[in-house]
Amino acid sequence: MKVAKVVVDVPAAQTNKIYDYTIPMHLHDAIEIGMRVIVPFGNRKIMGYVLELTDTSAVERIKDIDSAMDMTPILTVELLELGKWLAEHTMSFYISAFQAMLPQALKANYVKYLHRLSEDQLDERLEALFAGRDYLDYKEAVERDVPLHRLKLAIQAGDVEISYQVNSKETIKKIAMIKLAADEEVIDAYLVDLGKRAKKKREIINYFQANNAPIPLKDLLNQLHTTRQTVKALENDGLLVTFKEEVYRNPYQHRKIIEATAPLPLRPQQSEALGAIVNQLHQKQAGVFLLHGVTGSGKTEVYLQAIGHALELNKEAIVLVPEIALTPQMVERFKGRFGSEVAVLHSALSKGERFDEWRKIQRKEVRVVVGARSAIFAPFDNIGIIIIDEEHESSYKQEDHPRYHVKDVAIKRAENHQCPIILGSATPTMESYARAKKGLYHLLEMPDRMSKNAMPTVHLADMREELHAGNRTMFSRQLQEAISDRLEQNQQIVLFLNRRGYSTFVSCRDCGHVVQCPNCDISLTYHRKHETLKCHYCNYQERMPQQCPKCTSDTIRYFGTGTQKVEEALYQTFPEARVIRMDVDTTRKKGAHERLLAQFGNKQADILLGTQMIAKGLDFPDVTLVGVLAADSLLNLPDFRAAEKTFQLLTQVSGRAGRHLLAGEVVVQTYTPDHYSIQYAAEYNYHGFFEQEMALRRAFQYPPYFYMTLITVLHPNPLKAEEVTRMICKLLQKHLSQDARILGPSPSPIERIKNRYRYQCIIKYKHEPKQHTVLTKVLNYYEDMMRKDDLLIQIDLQPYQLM
Ligand SMILES: Nc1ncnc2c1ncn2[C@@H]1O[C@H](COP(=O)(O)OP(=O)(O)OP(=O)(O)O)[C@@H](O)[C@H]1O
Ligand SMILES: [Zn+2]
Ligand SMILES: [Zn+2]
Repeated sequence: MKVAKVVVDVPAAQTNKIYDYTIPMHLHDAIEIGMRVIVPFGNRKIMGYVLELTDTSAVERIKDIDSAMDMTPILTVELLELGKWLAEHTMSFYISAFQAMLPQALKANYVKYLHRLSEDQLDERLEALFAGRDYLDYKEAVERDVPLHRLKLAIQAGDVEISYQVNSKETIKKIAMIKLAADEEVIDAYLVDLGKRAKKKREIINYFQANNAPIPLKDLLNQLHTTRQTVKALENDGLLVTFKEEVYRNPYQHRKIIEATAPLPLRPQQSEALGAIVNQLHQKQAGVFLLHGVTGSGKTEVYLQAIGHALELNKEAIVLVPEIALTPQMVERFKGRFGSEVAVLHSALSKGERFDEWRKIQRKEVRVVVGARSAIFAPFDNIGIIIIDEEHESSYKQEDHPRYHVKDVAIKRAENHQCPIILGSATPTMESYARAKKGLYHLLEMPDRMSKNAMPTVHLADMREELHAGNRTMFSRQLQEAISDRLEQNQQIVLFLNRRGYSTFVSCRDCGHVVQCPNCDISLTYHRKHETLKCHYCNYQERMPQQCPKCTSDTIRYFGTGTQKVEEALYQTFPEARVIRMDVDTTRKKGAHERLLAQFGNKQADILLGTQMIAKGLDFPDVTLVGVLAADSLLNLPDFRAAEKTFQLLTQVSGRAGRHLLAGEVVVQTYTPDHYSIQYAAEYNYHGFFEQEMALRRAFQYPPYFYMTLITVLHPNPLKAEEVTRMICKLLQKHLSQDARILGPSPSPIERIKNRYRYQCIIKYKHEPKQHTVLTKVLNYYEDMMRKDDLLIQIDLQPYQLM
């Protein structure tokens, strides 16, 4: 007996196990580990992944595999193991982990249909519906008003059954090709027969006589200015034949030709860094490098040359870049160096394009992949190096099932392949830098910029003073002057506004004071309904003050403006300026992001105004001014990482100015210019910031000193959500160690999403080996309620978004 161990496509707690299926004789040779198969499950047929093959099974009534969906495995043995580890590590379902590792196009698509089993006369209306067919799409039946009671009777009588068919969404793009189908003699005879008529036919045949190779049909029609009909006639006469050939969609084909680049002679700081990495590469050992290099210090060149060495050793490379930094500029740098060895995985590609890029990796046609988070699962089997650029970016954490951090997966894969990882950043996370200082990572420092220009000067514009001086606009006088100046000199400006819309805190316009939680060192969240301020970590609350508790001014209120408002204000203040606005609204369409950037790059605009999406990776020579409109909106997010995120962002946006010949300048508008994150960012003092932030993390027991787990409970009824959360807190209190701190229940900062109320509980701990088991028990306890009562419990073992 041949048995396959299969994980089935039903993401639920009770089906999160490995099922046995027998492999029927005719599939013995067809089924391999890592393939997708179709298996019977209950009364349906569903997709599953084959994890293992064995000869025995302990299961009594074992069913047969229905069919294979793949010809070759789509997951390697390493990736299957990784998927299992990922599911366990993040407390997700096996199936979700496997799905996360594959392109969307490989997800199964289920079609429900009616299957006629009997030849006997059916009910009249059913007979009309089937209209002589044996299978009927269920959707069609519903659209055509199938009489449900009669259908039910037919099913009970065994005349009809409901079935499911599994389709794969993958679409391989094929184009029509055409080639000669006859030999020379036949052709010559044909030409004689044609005589002087049919000039076009003759031309086509002459073409093939001169170039005896298949050509895309479309190209032939274009080149010879002929029609499909003429070609068809030749086909009918047996001279030509068309066939389909598989092609890759090439998302980059319309772009200008990418110039090939050669490795640059390195500066000393670069060769030192590269030397250490290459050394490790040759030793074939896993190991993490933290490359801390200021913006514009030449990190990318180090990556490129490290990859070059890996390729020389005949190995493969994975480069991860945050989604928003994966600009055409960035892609060109890799394609310029490694040409067709590069595949790009990016969510802005269409499903089909992504699938094609993935297939190039799977078929070993490329050895370098550049991509966003999920590219870490690239199906390579001989990885030589993994690079995570901008390692501090929070988009490396997946916020959905499975809630993994790409760094953990990268480290796991590096162990599997015994290869080095480079984490690169101008502003490494506290976690990474602390590990590097402890010697767990190798620290590589690149403190100098490539260009002769020093880092741009940062001016802090104190918005409280602006108000006192009677300036009620969004732009400080300093920023206004700087903008006018650049407009006059025909230089470019980048204006940055933090994420649109959502703001939760209240602040005093007069003195900049923001009300903080006395226990948690985070800003309190405003709750309109009860006019209160709450801490969503520990549930501390107080009344919304009428006056500023610090200076008694009554200008204490909500914070926040949108990009659209700023755009309007810009046109009023600088009517001559040409502005490009980049935010979620203007970049919704495919390719819009890129188009807007290209317009700005071609100097079709003076000002680029946008949200975080413009903070990364941009490199425009004429940008000499960067303005940060409201540094405070990030600083006061209800998140213990708010200061770190502010520091990172200010450093990144400042890095956008003066990267080339022209010197740069930065204006940061803020109500709290004395805040340490803003002060240190203005001085480009990473180490100073690190020390102070670490001291606070230690004092308030946050990562990296403590671990954190976030449990979010969602339910349509807020009382129910709160009650379940309270119960969970109690259970945790009881079963975790004395040292674990359980915070909550408290309402989440975003109190309601899609009509479900959200409550949360936070666990802070140092060492809690039982946590996984306890949390699994909690989930099991609520399993029934989750299935039947619309309850959702989300567990994030390493939360990055505490919203
Ligand atoms: N060895 C070198 N010699 C000459 N120019 C170099 C060298 N290394 C890098 N450069 C150039 O310096 C500029 C900045 O380098 P790069 O973009 O690699 O820096 P980075 O640290 O990745 O920057 P950021 O973090 O801001 O994206 C680029 O234009 C790059 O081509
Ligand atoms: Zn005040
Ligand atoms: Zn608190």
